[in-house]
Amino acid sequence: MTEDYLARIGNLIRDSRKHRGLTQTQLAEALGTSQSAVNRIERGHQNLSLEMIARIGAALDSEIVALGHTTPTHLRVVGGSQLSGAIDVKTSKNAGVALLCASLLNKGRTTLRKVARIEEVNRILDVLHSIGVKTRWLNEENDLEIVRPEQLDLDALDLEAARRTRSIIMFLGPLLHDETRFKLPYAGGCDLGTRTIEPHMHALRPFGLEVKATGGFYHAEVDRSVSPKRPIVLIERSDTGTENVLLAAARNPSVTIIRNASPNYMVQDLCVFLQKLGVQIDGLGTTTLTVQGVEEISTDVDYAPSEDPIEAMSLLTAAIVTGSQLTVRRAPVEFLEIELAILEEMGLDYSRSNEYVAANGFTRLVDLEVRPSRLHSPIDKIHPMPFPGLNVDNIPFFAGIAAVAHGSTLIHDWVYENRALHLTELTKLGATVKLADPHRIYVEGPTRWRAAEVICPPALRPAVVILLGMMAAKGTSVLRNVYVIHRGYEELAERLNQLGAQIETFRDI
Ligand SMILES: CC(=O)N[C@H]1[C@@H](OP(=O)(O)OP(=O)(O)OC[C@H]2O[C@@H](n3ccc(=O)[nH]c3=O)[C@H](O)[C@@H]2O)O[C@H](CO)[C@@H](O)[C@@H]1O
Ligand SMILES: C=C(OP(=O)(O)O)C(=O)O
Repeated sequence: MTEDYLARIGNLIRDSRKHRGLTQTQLAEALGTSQSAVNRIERGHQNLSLEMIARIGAALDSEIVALGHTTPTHLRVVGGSQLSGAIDVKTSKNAGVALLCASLLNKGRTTLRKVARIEEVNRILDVLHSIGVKTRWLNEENDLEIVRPEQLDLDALDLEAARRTRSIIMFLGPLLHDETRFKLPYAGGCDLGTRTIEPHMHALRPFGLEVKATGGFYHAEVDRSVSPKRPIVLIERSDTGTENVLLAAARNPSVTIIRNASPNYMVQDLCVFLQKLGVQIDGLGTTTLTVQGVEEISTDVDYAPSEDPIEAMSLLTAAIVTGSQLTVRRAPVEFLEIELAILEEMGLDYSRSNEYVAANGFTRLVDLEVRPSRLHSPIDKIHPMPFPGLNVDNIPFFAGIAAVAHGSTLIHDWVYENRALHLTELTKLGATVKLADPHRIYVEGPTRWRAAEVICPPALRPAVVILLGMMAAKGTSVLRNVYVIHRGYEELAERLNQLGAQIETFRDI
């Protein structure tokens, strides 16, 4: 069994044991083994026989392992209790995947600290492995080492893994430096309606990249005699679009000016990382970036991406919908300012600590303490804008928050065609959510939450809001098929359980 499987099985065993209210010693007694053996098993440090897995399953009255790896995972949520204590925000999915793609630029050793160990990252790792990149988790802190070979084996690219993520599109920027012809499968990710990649194509054309999208693949051809002659203007302030141009500019020996660049958190992390690789970037955090690339990068680099503002918002929402007092530590405040200002206007009682700096030496963090509050709906509609506006990925959380606030809230997600639609699933838990059109919902609060069984919508944030609603609803709810949540959150159920939630992970036989 590979270490990865052992760690996953260990996690399942630990969750299941905790859910049964057993200590490691009690489980050890039931199995006729020692507490230290159980400890090793749970940490994934012990090889397991099938017989042992069956005995553990019997002792915990739980199906630990199902045959095949496609069996979906579900959550059983006993809701209605408050959370308490403090929780640290983990590093971001979106910087994590961008930095993994960026590691392709570097012929030296890339070490990334405390990478979010989430399915989205796993899929990019699957793709990197398939083309010959060596990656290794270094420790339990989730530090990750990446070393690419001189020549990538693009013919062996893991198509199935690539198709499951949006981030594969960010291979275009790095690959155009070394390859003249290659193909990538269409990008996946959350199903939020049509998600254009035209801004990427438009912005990469000046680097000599021509892409034809046919038959499920982007067929790329690179003319390396072509180099940007004038500033590149992004036709949309796209996050991954900006990242792709940065990845193309990083090894272009002339100066690239990017206008209408996204200054969002993942872009800032990528810029700081590229600077560590020797790429000069001016304008960090603004919409005009000036990049002086370096033709060959071969540096041993060590970088710690910053905390995830979207996870911070998810945790704040967990406290708000369950009426809890909770401290969310390590929240990247610059990327939550507007969210916090709106919550304050809605009546949220909270305080923030002094600012301190994240491990990337750049991002400003605070600890936020949220207290039970009587919320009312905001006067104006809630709508996203490119940073420094309210983050579009935080919009779904406002649906959960509006559901516990008194009054009617209009939420207008002009960005994504389907995301607002997914939020109507909250009605299954008793919320009043009316779809005005595919982009706008009215949420009427407060809600008398009720437990229900719901299948995860194919979109990460709406799925998490439904989970949070289940935590607020008295009784037992079931959330089915939660891969989409694992795409973006590491051990979310386990971490919420440490705060007092009761969430059990289970699988079909
Ligand atoms: C891996 C990753 O980093 N994913 C994030 C990234 O996706 P991604 O980079 O794919 O999303 P984009 O920033 O390109 O934009 C998202 C959508 O907004 C529209 N748009 C965007 C900017 C603009 O000025 N006008 C406009 O209409 C685009 O058409 C697109 O459909 O950014 C999104 C928007 O923050 C987030 O939801 C995703 O979590
Ligand atoms: C839309 C999202 O992600 P992705 O771009 O990976 O689909 C998200 O993080 O909510």
